Amino acid sequence: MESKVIVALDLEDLREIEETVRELSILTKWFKIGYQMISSIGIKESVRIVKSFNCNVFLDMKLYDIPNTVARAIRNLTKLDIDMLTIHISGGSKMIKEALKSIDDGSDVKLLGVTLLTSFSKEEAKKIYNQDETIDVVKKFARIGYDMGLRGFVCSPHELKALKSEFSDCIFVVPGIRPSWSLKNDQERFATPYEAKLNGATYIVVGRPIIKPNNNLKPSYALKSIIEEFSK
Ligand SMILES: O=c1ccn([C@@H]2O[C@H](COP(=O)(O)O)[C@@H](O)[C@H]2O)c(=O)[nH]1
Repeated sequence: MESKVIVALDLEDLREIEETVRELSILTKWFKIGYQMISSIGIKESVRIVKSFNCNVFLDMKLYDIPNTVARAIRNLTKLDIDMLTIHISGGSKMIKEALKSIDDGSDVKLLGVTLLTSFSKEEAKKIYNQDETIDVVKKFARIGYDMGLRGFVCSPHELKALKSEFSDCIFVVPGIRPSWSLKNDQERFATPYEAKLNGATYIVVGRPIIKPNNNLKPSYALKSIIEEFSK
Protein backbone atom coordinates (compact mmCIF):
# COMPACT_ATOMS: atom_id res chain seq x y z
CA MET A 1 0.00 0.00 0.00
CA GLU A 2 1.23 3.51 -0.85
CA SER A 3 2.57 5.42 2.17
CA LYS A 4 0.51 8.40 3.34
CA VAL A 5 3.46 9.99 5.10
CA ILE A 6 4.56 13.24 3.45
CA VAL A 7 8.16 14.23 4.13
CA ALA A 8 8.64 17.99 4.55
CA LEU A 9 11.81 18.84 2.64
CA ASP A 10 12.78 21.78 4.83
CA LEU A 11 16.33 21.85 3.46
CA GLU A 12 18.41 24.31 1.44
CA ASP A 13 21.33 22.55 -0.16
CA LEU A 14 20.62 21.12 -3.62
CA ARG A 15 22.82 18.05 -3.11
CA GLU A 16 21.33 17.32 0.30
CA ILE A 17 17.80 17.67 -1.11
CA GLU A 18 18.54 15.28 -3.97
CA GLU A 19 20.19 12.74 -1.68
CA THR A 20 17.29 12.94 0.80
CA VAL A 21 14.67 12.34 -1.90
CA ARG A 22 16.79 9.53 -3.39
CA GLU A 23 17.05 7.80 0.01
CA LEU A 24 13.45 8.32 1.13
CA SER A 25 11.57 7.81 -2.14
CA ILE A 26 12.02 4.06 -1.66
CA LEU A 27 9.67 4.37 1.33
CA THR A 28 7.22 7.15 0.39
CA LYS A 29 6.14 8.86 -2.81
CA TRP A 30 5.08 12.11 -1.12
CA PHE A 31 7.27 15.18 -0.47
CA LYS A 32 6.37 18.65 0.73
CA ILE A 33 8.05 21.68 -0.78
CA GLY A 34 7.88 24.82 1.35
CA TYR A 35 9.40 28.24 1.91
CA GLN A 36 12.83 27.03 3.03
CA MET A 37 13.44 25.02 -0.12
CA ILE A 38 11.93 27.43 -2.65
CA SER A 39 13.68 30.45 -1.16
CA SER A 40 17.01 28.71 -1.65
CA ILE A 41 16.72 26.77 -4.92
CA GLY A 42 13.50 28.11 -6.50
CA ILE A 43 10.07 26.58 -7.09
CA LYS A 44 10.67 25.08 -10.53
CA GLU A 45 13.91 23.38 -9.49
CA SER A 46 12.25 22.08 -6.31
CA VAL A 47 9.38 20.52 -8.27
CA ARG A 48 11.79 19.13 -10.88
CA ILE A 49 13.85 17.29 -8.27
CA VAL A 50 10.89 15.61 -6.58
CA LYS A 51 9.30 14.66 -9.90
CA SER A 52 12.59 13.24 -11.20
CA PHE A 53 12.16 10.50 -8.58
CA ASN A 54 8.55 9.90 -9.75
CA CYS A 55 7.15 11.31 -6.53
CA ASN A 56 4.16 13.51 -5.69
CA VAL A 57 4.54 17.19 -4.84
CA PHE A 58 2.70 18.90 -2.01
CA LEU A 59 3.49 22.57 -2.66
CA ASP A 60 2.91 24.27 0.68
CA MET A 61 2.64 27.91 -0.43
CA LYS A 62 0.05 28.87 2.19
CA LEU A 63 -1.15 31.62 -0.15
CA TYR A 64 -2.70 34.63 1.58
CA ASP A 65 -3.34 37.87 -0.31
CA ILE A 66 -6.11 39.76 -2.06
CA PRO A 67 -8.28 37.47 -4.26
CA ASN A 68 -6.89 38.63 -7.60
CA THR A 69 -3.26 38.14 -6.56
CA VAL A 70 -3.89 34.66 -5.18
CA ALA A 71 -5.91 33.63 -8.24
CA ARG A 72 -3.14 34.70 -10.60
CA ALA A 73 -0.49 32.95 -8.54
CA ILE A 74 -2.55 29.75 -8.58
CA ARG A 75 -2.99 29.95 -12.33
CA ASN A 76 0.80 29.97 -12.67
CA LEU A 77 1.51 27.39 -9.98
CA THR A 78 -0.95 24.86 -11.40
CA LYS A 79 0.99 24.91 -14.67
CA LEU A 80 3.75 23.19 -12.68
CA ASP A 81 3.57 19.45 -12.15
CA ILE A 82 2.19 19.61 -8.60
CA ASP A 83 -0.37 17.47 -6.78
CA MET A 84 -1.47 19.48 -3.72
CA LEU A 85 -1.33 23.21 -2.97
CA THR A 86 -2.23 25.26 0.12
CA ILE A 87 -3.97 28.56 0.80
CA HIS A 88 -4.73 30.15 4.19
CA ILE A 89 -8.47 30.06 4.88
CA SER A 90 -8.02 33.27 6.89
CA GLY A 91 -7.56 35.01 3.51
CA GLY A 92 -11.37 35.03 3.41
CA SER A 93 -14.31 33.70 1.40
CA LYS A 94 -13.67 35.77 -1.73
CA MET A 95 -10.04 34.72 -1.83
CA ILE A 96 -11.00 31.06 -1.50
CA LYS A 97 -13.66 31.36 -4.21
CA GLU A 98 -11.24 32.98 -6.67
CA ALA A 99 -8.55 30.46 -5.75
CA LEU A 100 -10.84 27.52 -6.57
CA LYS A 101 -12.05 29.18 -9.79
CA SER A 102 -8.49 29.67 -10.98
CA ILE A 103 -7.73 25.95 -11.03
CA ASP A 104 -8.20 24.64 -14.58
CA ASP A 105 -11.01 22.14 -15.11
CA GLY A 106 -8.47 19.70 -16.48
CA SER A 107 -6.13 20.03 -13.48
CA ASP A 108 -5.92 17.36 -10.78
CA VAL A 109 -4.33 19.69 -8.23
CA LYS A 110 -5.99 19.39 -4.84
CA LEU A 111 -6.38 22.74 -3.10
CA LEU A 112 -6.11 22.53 0.69
CA GLY A 113 -7.15 25.17 3.20
CA VAL A 114 -4.86 25.77 6.17
CA THR A 115 -7.01 26.22 9.29
CA LEU A 116 -4.83 27.31 12.24
CA LEU A 117 -1.07 26.80 12.22
CA THR A 118 0.11 23.98 14.50
CA SER A 119 2.66 26.37 16.02
CA PHE A 120 -0.19 28.36 17.63
CA SER A 121 -0.76 27.68 21.31
CA LYS A 122 -4.17 28.17 22.88
CA GLU A 123 -2.93 31.50 24.35
CA GLU A 124 -1.63 32.78 21.01
CA ALA A 125 -4.87 31.83 19.26
CA LYS A 126 -6.82 33.66 21.96
CA LYS A 127 -4.72 36.84 21.48
CA ILE A 128 -5.39 36.94 17.76
CA TYR A 129 -8.84 35.42 17.36
CA ASN A 130 -10.35 36.14 20.77
CA GLN A 131 -11.61 32.58 21.23
CA ASP A 132 -10.89 30.51 24.34
CA GLU A 133 -10.41 27.24 22.49
CA THR A 134 -8.46 26.57 19.30
CA ILE A 135 -11.19 24.15 18.19
CA ASP A 136 -13.61 27.07 17.85
CA VAL A 137 -11.22 28.96 15.56
CA VAL A 138 -10.47 25.86 13.51
CA LYS A 139 -14.13 24.85 13.13
CA LYS A 140 -15.07 28.34 12.04
CA PHE A 141 -12.33 28.42 9.39
CA ALA A 142 -13.15 24.92 8.17
CA ARG A 143 -16.85 25.84 7.81
CA ILE A 144 -15.97 28.92 5.75
CA GLY A 145 -13.61 26.86 3.56
CA TYR A 146 -16.13 24.05 3.12
CA ASP A 147 -18.98 26.39 2.19
CA MET A 148 -16.78 28.01 -0.44
CA GLY A 149 -16.01 24.58 -1.93
CA LEU A 150 -12.79 23.37 -0.32
CA ARG A 151 -12.68 19.60 0.24
CA GLY A 152 -9.26 19.32 1.83
CA PHE A 153 -7.83 20.83 5.01
CA VAL A 154 -4.55 21.20 6.83
CA CYS A 155 -5.15 20.96 10.56
CA SER A 156 -3.44 19.90 13.76
CA PRO A 157 -3.99 16.42 15.20
CA HIS A 158 -5.84 18.08 18.11
CA GLU A 159 -8.80 19.34 16.08
CA LEU A 160 -8.77 16.52 13.57
CA LYS A 161 -11.40 14.26 15.12
CA ALA A 162 -13.98 17.05 15.38
CA LEU A 163 -13.35 18.24 11.81
CA LYS A 164 -13.45 14.71 10.46
CA SER A 165 -16.87 14.07 11.96
CA GLU A 166 -18.28 17.35 10.63
CA PHE A 167 -16.66 17.23 7.16
CA SER A 168 -16.57 13.51 6.42
CA ASP A 169 -16.18 13.92 2.64
CA CYS A 170 -12.89 15.85 2.99
CA ILE A 171 -9.25 14.89 3.17
CA PHE A 172 -7.13 15.90 6.16
CA VAL A 173 -3.44 16.60 5.82
CA VAL A 174 -1.92 16.78 9.27
CA PRO A 175 1.39 18.37 10.33
CA GLY A 176 2.42 18.77 13.98
CA ILE A 177 3.48 15.13 14.16
CA ARG A 178 5.94 14.10 16.84
CA PRO A 179 6.85 10.48 17.54
CA SER A 180 7.56 9.85 21.23
CA TRP A 181 11.32 9.83 20.52
CA SER A 182 11.50 13.27 18.90
CA LEU A 183 11.73 16.89 20.04
CA LYS A 184 8.69 19.17 19.82
CA ASN A 185 10.65 22.12 18.37
CA ASP A 186 8.24 25.01 17.61
CA GLN A 187 5.13 22.82 17.33
CA GLU A 188 2.46 23.53 19.98
CA ARG A 189 -0.49 21.37 18.93
CA PHE A 190 1.14 18.05 18.10
CA ALA A 191 0.59 14.30 18.50
CA THR A 192 2.22 11.00 17.58
CA PRO A 193 1.69 9.35 14.19
CA TYR A 194 -0.49 6.72 15.89
CA GLU A 195 -2.72 9.34 17.53
CA ALA A 196 -3.09 11.16 14.20
CA LYS A 197 -4.09 7.87 12.59
CA LEU A 198 -6.66 7.16 15.31
CA ASN A 199 -8.13 10.66 14.90
CA GLY A 200 -8.57 10.18 11.15
CA ALA A 201 -5.63 11.77 9.30
CA THR A 202 -5.58 11.06 5.58
CA TYR A 203 -1.93 12.10 5.29
CA ILE A 204 0.58 13.18 7.92
CA VAL A 205 3.38 15.68 7.27
CA VAL A 206 6.70 15.17 9.03
CA GLY A 207 9.89 17.20 8.66
CA ARG A 208 12.55 17.50 11.36
CA PRO A 209 11.96 14.15 13.09
CA ILE A 210 12.97 12.58 9.75
CA ILE A 211 15.40 14.94 8.08
CA LYS A 212 17.07 16.32 11.23
CA PRO A 213 16.51 13.59 13.84
CA ASN A 214 17.74 14.47 17.33
CA ASN A 215 19.03 10.97 18.03
CA ASN A 216 21.29 10.53 14.98
CA LEU A 217 18.79 8.13 13.49
CA LYS A 218 19.25 7.75 9.74
CA PRO A 219 16.37 9.56 7.92
CA SER A 220 15.28 6.31 6.28
CA TYR A 221 15.06 4.55 9.69
CA ALA A 222 13.10 7.47 11.16
CA LEU A 223 10.70 7.47 8.19
CA LYS A 224 10.28 3.68 8.29
CA SER A 225 9.39 3.81 11.97
CA ILE A 226 6.86 6.64 11.38
CA ILE A 227 5.26 4.77 8.45
CA GLU A 228 4.93 1.67 10.63
CA GLU A 229 3.39 3.65 13.47
CA PHE A 230 0.93 5.39 11.09
CA SER A 231 -0.08 2.05 9.55
CA LYS A 232 -0.82 0.23 12.83
O1 LIG B 1 -0.09 24.28 10.48
C1 LIG B 1 0.93 23.93 9.87
C2 LIG B 1 1.02 24.00 8.49
C3 LIG B 1 2.17 23.57 7.87
N1 LIG B 1 3.21 23.08 8.57
C4 LIG B 1 4.41 22.63 7.84
O2 LIG B 1 4.64 21.24 8.09
C5 LIG B 1 6.03 21.00 8.28
C6 LIG B 1 6.24 20.40 9.64
O3 LIG B 1 7.61 20.24 9.89
P1 LIG B 1 8.18 19.62 11.24
O4 LIG B 1 9.66 19.72 11.08
O5 LIG B 1 7.69 18.19 11.29
O6 LIG B 1 7.69 20.44 12.38
C7 LIG B 1 6.76 22.33 8.07
O7 LIG B 1 7.26 22.34 6.77
C8 LIG B 1 5.68 23.39 8.21
O8 LIG B 1 5.87 24.47 7.33
C9 LIG B 1 3.13 23.00 9.94
O9 LIG B 1 4.08 22.55 10.64
N2 LIG B 1 1.98 23.42 10.55
